[in-house]
Amino acid sequence: MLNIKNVNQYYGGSHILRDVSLQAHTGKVTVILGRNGVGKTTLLKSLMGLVPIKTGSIELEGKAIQDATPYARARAGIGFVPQGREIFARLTVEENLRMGLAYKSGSTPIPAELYELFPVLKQMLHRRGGDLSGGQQQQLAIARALAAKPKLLVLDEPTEGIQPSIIKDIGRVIRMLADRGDMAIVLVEQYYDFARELADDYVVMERGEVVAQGLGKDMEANGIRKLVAI
Ligand SMILES: Nc1ncnc2c1ncn2[C@@H]1O[C@H](COP(=O)(O)OP(=O)(O)OP(=O)(O)O)[C@@H](O)[C@H]1O
Repeated sequence: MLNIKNVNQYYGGSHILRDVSLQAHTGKVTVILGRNGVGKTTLLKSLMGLVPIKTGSIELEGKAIQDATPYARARAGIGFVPQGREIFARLTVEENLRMGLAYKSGSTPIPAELYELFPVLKQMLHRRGGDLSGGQQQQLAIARALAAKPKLLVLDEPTEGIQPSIIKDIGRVIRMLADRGDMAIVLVEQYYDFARELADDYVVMERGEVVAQGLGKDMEANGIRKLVAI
């Protein structure tokens, strides 16, 4: 579904991503693990077209998208939940959700399903995004990314700074979305137990390179916890 091949990326003279290759499949959660600063966020930004790559290719359903604008990638079916959530603090919950539909026609309704996934958003529809708790903002960021019904959902550390009960809710939603079978999920995560629980496939990065990958069920046996322990 998603095929990233030999991607190299630089910030100025610093070589940040080194020949990174990975795949993600519909109906599966692919977890990308790694310590701080190994290039996980840069990889996601490269996938979204927010930073340019120097060499390599990114294919979505067999189509090369590495030269497309972020806008075109969203249209092609990628939903992005950025690190730090990036909620519009002065807009209401409803307006934030509408931003997820910005490239569709003005009359496209917000899918009712989002309120089933995250009931708290329905209660808070007219509150400003900035007034929500961190966990609620994270749920809003995920719902915003889902509003346009993506084929690939990309999440950058959704558990960062979130209380355990909401982490559980978010984990349940991610599992359910993958199991539905119409979406691939790429999850960047530093919280090993959460990653292990959700991973169908895993990829470990170190210093801009992929150093290990395999099936989620083998993570423990393959000693991945040690590789990513902070
Ligand atoms: N805009 C930038 N300009 C220059 N260097 C950058 C920039 N953004 C990130 N870097 C550097 O690139 C490297 C990879 O950063 P990146 O944020 O992708 O790592 P990460 O694995 O996502 O870490 P974290 O978990 O802390 O977000 C780091 O050494 C970082 O300092």
